[in-house]
Amino acid sequence: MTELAISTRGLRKTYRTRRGRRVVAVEGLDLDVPAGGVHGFLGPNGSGKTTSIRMLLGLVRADAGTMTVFGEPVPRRLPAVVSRVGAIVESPKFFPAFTGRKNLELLADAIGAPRGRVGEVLAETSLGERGKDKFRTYSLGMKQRLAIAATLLKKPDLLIFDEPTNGLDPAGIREIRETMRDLGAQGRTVLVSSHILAEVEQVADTVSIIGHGRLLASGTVAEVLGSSTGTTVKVAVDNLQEAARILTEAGLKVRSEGNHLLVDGAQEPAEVTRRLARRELYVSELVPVRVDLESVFLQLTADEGLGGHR
Ligand SMILES: Nc1ncnc2c1ncn2[C@@H]1O[C@H](COP(=O)(O)OP(=O)(O)OP(=O)(O)O)[C@@H](O)[C@H]1O
Repeated sequence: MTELAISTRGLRKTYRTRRGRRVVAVEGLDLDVPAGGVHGFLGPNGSGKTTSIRMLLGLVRADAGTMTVFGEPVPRRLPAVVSRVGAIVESPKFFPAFTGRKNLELLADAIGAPRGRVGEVLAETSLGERGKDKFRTYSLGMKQRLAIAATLLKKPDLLIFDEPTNGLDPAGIREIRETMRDLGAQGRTVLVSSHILAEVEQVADTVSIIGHGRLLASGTVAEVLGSSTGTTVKVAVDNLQEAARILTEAGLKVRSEGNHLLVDGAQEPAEVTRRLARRELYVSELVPVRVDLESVFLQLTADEGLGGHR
């Protein structure tokens, strides 16, 4: 069996608002995060990602359910695993007038990490030479990478990022994405929460999708994408109506979109061409439509009546 970095069963958390209203933030969450690689923890705003992470870190008490981190039940055994976990939930305060390196050296001293580690973590986050520059000259992406470097000082096996690219520009987003990918490739476990699915799709090895505090889907990115409708192809043909009738008769799902048909459920794209050619309809364009996490997510939440936002 694959080793699990994180596992939760029946995790539940209800908040009471100041007006006394009950808000169910997490509702029976079963989450498994395999050790090693990047795991995307995906869900719309307010779906319970931050609350789940806070429960795992012992910052919020669960109402019900069990959790383990590297096999240790938490929060009871948190002291035994806490040194293996680094969380970048909020950026640490750095001194603007000091260099990135100096800031990390001060932190290393504070937590008892060897100073030699500073050069290593600067390299791991591709800050390298920029470590000699003052913190206040850094771009947002570099500031965020310095926060990651600070977390790496104690060599954590599990890194937790809560919406790490919030507020970053496209270049900053790419920098953080590459850093996460490198960390996962080194054998560390990276848990990254996000509501931006396209962003996570490019780095995650495995994903869990949640909605309203419940698990909706999980597995490798390919498995989650594959669990959707199957092949979808966009077809252009002279007689759209006749083509739609033929394909529907053959048991395929057909929708029209402008001058095209969107056809779901074919074994392979060529099946569509074959069925139409047999009836003397010739396809002028046939394009497989790429399924992405965003569309799987919308489909899952629509099935649950959850909607993307609330
Ligand atoms: N301290 C709190 N008191 C009351 N309600 C809360 C509290 N913290 C979170 N909630 C509510 O719990 C639900 C889940 O919130 P949570 O922050 O865990 O979701 P999230 O998926 O991390 O969303 P986001 O990406 O917006 O942070 C939301 O409805 C939120 O309003």
